[in-house]
Amino acid sequence: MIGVVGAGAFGTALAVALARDGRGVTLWARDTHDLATTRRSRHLPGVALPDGIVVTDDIADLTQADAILLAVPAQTLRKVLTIHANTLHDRVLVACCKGIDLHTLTGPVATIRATLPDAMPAILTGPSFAADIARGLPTALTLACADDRAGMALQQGLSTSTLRLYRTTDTTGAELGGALKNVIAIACGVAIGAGLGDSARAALMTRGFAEMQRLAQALGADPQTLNGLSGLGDLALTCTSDLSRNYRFGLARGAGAAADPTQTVEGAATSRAVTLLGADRGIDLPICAVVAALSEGLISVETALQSLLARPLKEE
Ligand SMILES: NC(=O)C1=CN([C@@H]2O[C@H](COP(=O)(O)OP(=O)(O)OC[C@H]3O[C@@H](n4cnc5c(N)ncnc54)[C@H](O)[C@@H]3O)[C@@H](O)[C@H]2O)C=CC1
Ligand SMILES: O=C(CO)COP(=O)(O)O
Repeated sequence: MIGVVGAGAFGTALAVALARDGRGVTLWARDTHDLATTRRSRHLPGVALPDGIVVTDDIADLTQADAILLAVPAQTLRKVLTIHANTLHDRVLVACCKGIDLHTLTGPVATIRATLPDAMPAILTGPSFAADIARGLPTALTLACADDRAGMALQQGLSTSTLRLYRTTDTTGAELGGALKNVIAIACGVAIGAGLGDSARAALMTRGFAEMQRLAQALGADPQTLNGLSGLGDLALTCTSDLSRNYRFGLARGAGAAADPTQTVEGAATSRAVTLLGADRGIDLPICAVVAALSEGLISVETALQSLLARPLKEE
């Protein structure tokens, strides 16, 4: 049985995909509302939960799980691990979140390692919208686990006919790719929302990718990982699709409109975390810094755009 912690858009979509493929899934939510009775999630309109999913609000029901997917926002992961340490402390835990903890400046795998040292941590990341996964559309993801044997077992256990998992042992690269692309997607949304056009977006994606590579290498990632699904792949998806909440957040800000406060927008807090990480290591991350200042309300959209456009001329 596979356990899923968090019945938001992504946790529910993964549960649906796995159950459709015949896996037994127990989906834990801190409050199941009417999910258990209606078998419909407000996050995934038009999708019914397959019979193979058991919905519970008792996390002890995950005690027998072969692996537990953690599909909560990155800024709440540490709290969830701490509160439910009794159930989660010695389990195979697959982080499904994309962000850097603003207080510890660690990614999801490092957060699991620091909080529950007896657990086997892994991360599932890459270009994949919950809505696509839940509809059974083809998706390719990165599964990163430092222990290659455990990674192989997870790759087998979590792949389905529509969910294709590629394996790596580079957890640092995988978690940074997923976290950083959200920041660049906000910047791209701002540019498009402000009417700067597709050429400006392509420039931001390219220069943003260079920032992703710089920080990831400084933190010990394999550059090849960033060239794969969890870096370049997810950057391409998130910076160009209206389905992305990070991109839509930027679009709204760029157009001078209010962003939807009910949405999970990981790139906002993560932009601040990576700017701190970069400053600590003397790494130049100008796009991340502008997104951080904008997210914190320290600068206006006009100032943000000027900062992005007024970079000194230098070698590529
Ligand atoms: N939605 C998507 O298309 C994708 C999302 N992700 C990642 O998945 C993670 C979760 O995102 P979504 O599911 O989309 O967000 P969401 O906002 O739809 O759901 C988040 C869920 O976490 C739960 N939660 C929050 N704090 C909690 C706590 N302290 N204890 C227990 N549960 C808590 C909420 O009740 C909610 O059910 C994010 O890091 C996101 O980047 C990754 C790939 C695709
Ligand atoms: O990570 C995602 C797609 O890979 C989802 O992006 P958003 O969180 O911006 O919606």
